[in-house]
Amino acid sequence: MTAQSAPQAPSPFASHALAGKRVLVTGGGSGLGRALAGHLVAHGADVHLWGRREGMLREAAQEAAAGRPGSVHVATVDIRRSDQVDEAMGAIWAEHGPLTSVFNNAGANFIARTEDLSPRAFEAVTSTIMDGSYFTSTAAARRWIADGLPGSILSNLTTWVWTGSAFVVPAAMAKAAVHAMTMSLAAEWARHRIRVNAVAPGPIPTDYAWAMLNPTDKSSSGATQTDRIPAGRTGTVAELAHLVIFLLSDACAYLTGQTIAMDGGQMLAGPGTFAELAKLTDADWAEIRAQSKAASAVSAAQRAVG
Ligand SMILES: CCC/C=C/C(=O)SCCNC(=O)CCNC(=O)[C@H](O)C(C)(C)COP(=O)([O-])OP(=O)([O-])OC[C@H]1O[C@@H](n2cnc3c(N)ncnc32)[C@H](O)[C@@H]1OP(=O)([O-])[O-]
Ligand SMILES: NC(=O)C1=CN([C@@H]2O[C@H](COP(=O)(O)OP(=O)(O)OC[C@H]3O[C@@H](n4cnc5c(N)ncnc54)[C@H](OP(=O)(O)O)[C@@H]3O)[C@@H](O)[C@H]2O)C=CC1
Repeated sequence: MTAQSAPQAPSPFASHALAGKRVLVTGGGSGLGRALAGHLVAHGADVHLWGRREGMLREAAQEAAAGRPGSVHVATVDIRRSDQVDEAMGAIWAEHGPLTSVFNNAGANFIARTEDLSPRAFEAVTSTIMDGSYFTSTAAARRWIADGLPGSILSNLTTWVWTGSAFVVPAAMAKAAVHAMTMSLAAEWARHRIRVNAVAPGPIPTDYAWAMLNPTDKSSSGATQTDRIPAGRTGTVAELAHLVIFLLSDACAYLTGQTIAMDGGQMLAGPGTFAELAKLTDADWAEIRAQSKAASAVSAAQRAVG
């Protein structure tokens, strides 16, 4: 397959699409969360970034707030700790006012044979993704419900919530749990005007994720390579940002409980489908047709009727 170059994707949204929104991005010091923060600010939002590395958070805030000084705030929070999450959420409410939106983006993952994982390794990944998303979502929602305010929760998942994935089993399990949380809370909290959705991007290369998921020449696999993606390329941060802006905006107040894949068709071309037959030649297809027609003919000759 020919690798396509990523298109420059100008924002289809007005620069005030998120005006008045106050968005928390967990895992905002690096990778997708960090890059996304700038797009949210450019569309009018104020942004709060959480993570465990203070230096990276400060750099990320400076970068994202370049166009609108004062629009990005940071706090060091380990989202696996419900006490830290609740305290930091309280500080946002007290010092800046209520959030309008939460983006559960922090993640933990590495490739490993499942039989080699220690209980602590399993817990390091699952507690970050599952417990962290739950603690953060509920800390915001309890305050929205008490204040009678609407809110929007969005989580950053993967297509493994539908397919599972070998060699990243704790992450696949925990992301599936957050997918279940998304559907469950959407139904429970719609009456409070709280929407709960998720995105499931295909690969968008970031430094740390690739260090964890494709650390050596031999670790290259379909999950991180472009050659199994029908679109012939990986996704871009701008494309993810546009989906996130739409879902966090007031454009779709009736949209809740959904996990939306954006993967260039990668999941649908997975091993469960015949997508890889795209490599066959005309001669290969002629041979296939001849073989299958011959088998049909044998079968037909054996029929007693019809
Ligand atoms: C298509 C792309 C989709 C993208 C998905 C993503 O999410 S990409 C997102 C990518 N971004 C991130 O992942 C960002 C956050 N990631 C992190 O902070 C770290 O990478 C972390 C996940 C290891 C957690 O760190 P921590 O400080 O909380 O924990 P710790 O260091 O104390 O280790 C705990 C246990 O894990 C064990 N263990 C560790 N590595 C391996 C290994 N390779 N093999 C086996 N085991 C390993 C370690 O030995 C220990 O067990 P032990 O020996 O005590 O029984
Ligand atoms: N890149 C990709 O192709 C895809 C990524 N995703 C998802 O996107 C999200 C971001 O991934 P990406 O940007 O690539 O990877 P990064 O490793 O750059 O981002 C993960 C972030 O999570 C933060 N984090 C981890 N543990 C905690 C914790 N306990 N408390 C607070 N913050 C924490 C990390 O910061 P710190 O270590 O400082 O705490 C880091 O900033 C993940 O959920 C990932 O699963 C989904 C599909 C594809």
